[in-house]
Amino acid sequence: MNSETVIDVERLNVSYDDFHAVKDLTFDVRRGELYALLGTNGAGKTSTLEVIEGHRASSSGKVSILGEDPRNRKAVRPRMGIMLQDSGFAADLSAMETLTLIGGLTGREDQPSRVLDVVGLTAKAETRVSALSGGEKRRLDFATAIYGSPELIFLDEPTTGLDVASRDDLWDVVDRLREDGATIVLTTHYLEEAQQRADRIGLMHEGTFRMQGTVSELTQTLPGTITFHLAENAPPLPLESSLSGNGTLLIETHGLQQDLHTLLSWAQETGTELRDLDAGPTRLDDVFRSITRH
Ligand SMILES: Nc1ncnc2c1ncn2[C@@H]1O[C@H](COP(=O)(O)OP(=O)(O)OP(=O)(O)O)[C@@H](O)[C@H]1O
Repeated sequence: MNSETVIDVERLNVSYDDFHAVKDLTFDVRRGELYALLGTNGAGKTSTLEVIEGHRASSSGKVSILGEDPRNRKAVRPRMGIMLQDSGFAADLSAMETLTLIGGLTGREDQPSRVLDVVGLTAKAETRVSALSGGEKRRLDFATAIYGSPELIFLDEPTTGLDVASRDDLWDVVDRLREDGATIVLTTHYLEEAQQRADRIGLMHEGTFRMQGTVSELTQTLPGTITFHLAENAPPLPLESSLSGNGTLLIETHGLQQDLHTLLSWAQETGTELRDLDAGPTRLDDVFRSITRH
């Protein structure tokens, strides 16, 4: 991966009157990567993004985007696309008119009809925004962000309100933009999307990063699990386990493959049945839950 820094945030603070929403946040996003800014409700993700996108002044700290101050809109705006949670389009403009208007404001060259086609809204080109479904409005939001294929794209909860097929379509478009070198900053509460796609993740809680790194760096902080049931007369297990109230045996492990191998070999040799056997690596959901417990 090209390690050129596209977003550089150093000791960013955002306060609302005496409420300190973002506290000394430091991170960078490199060219071509998909960086997921995740966190609990009220963690400060939107406040952080608003500063990076140039919509809000920070209380203190240094932020640079594409080598510029984010408030230098003339320099930065043509190079980035933003999909907000709610763009607030004019209700009586059609999808085509909306995209033509907003696309024109980006200063990037593109064909509105091409972009409507990419997001699957060609059949709705003449439909007024007020008559679009929730999912169709999301796709129009997405269309405004990718208009002119900008080098940096912010996707704020992009798949909220989209059905499974529409989500897949959106990610296919994002994948193609990434193949062409685009850098993506994503916020989402669908953790499996971040787990599948993010190169790196910043996990926020109460204004600070609780963890930062690749998916595997984050998930390695917690053990994987093996669960099963045993008959009462089963021989002693070869591994340390704990017993839950409903009789499920749980093995927590940082060496999932090795321990699973040990357990299956033992079951084979002793003729023991491991009923309801389930094994899985740590998921991002588990890491997410763990940060709220500290
Ligand atoms: N304009 C504002 N005035 C006062 N407090 C605000 C303002 N905007 C945000 N906050 C507070 O700052 C904190 C961070 O809010 P922010 O919207 O950045 O969080 P978030 O991580 O995006 O949350 P969510 O996942 O719920 O959208 C919250 O406690 C919120 O109530």
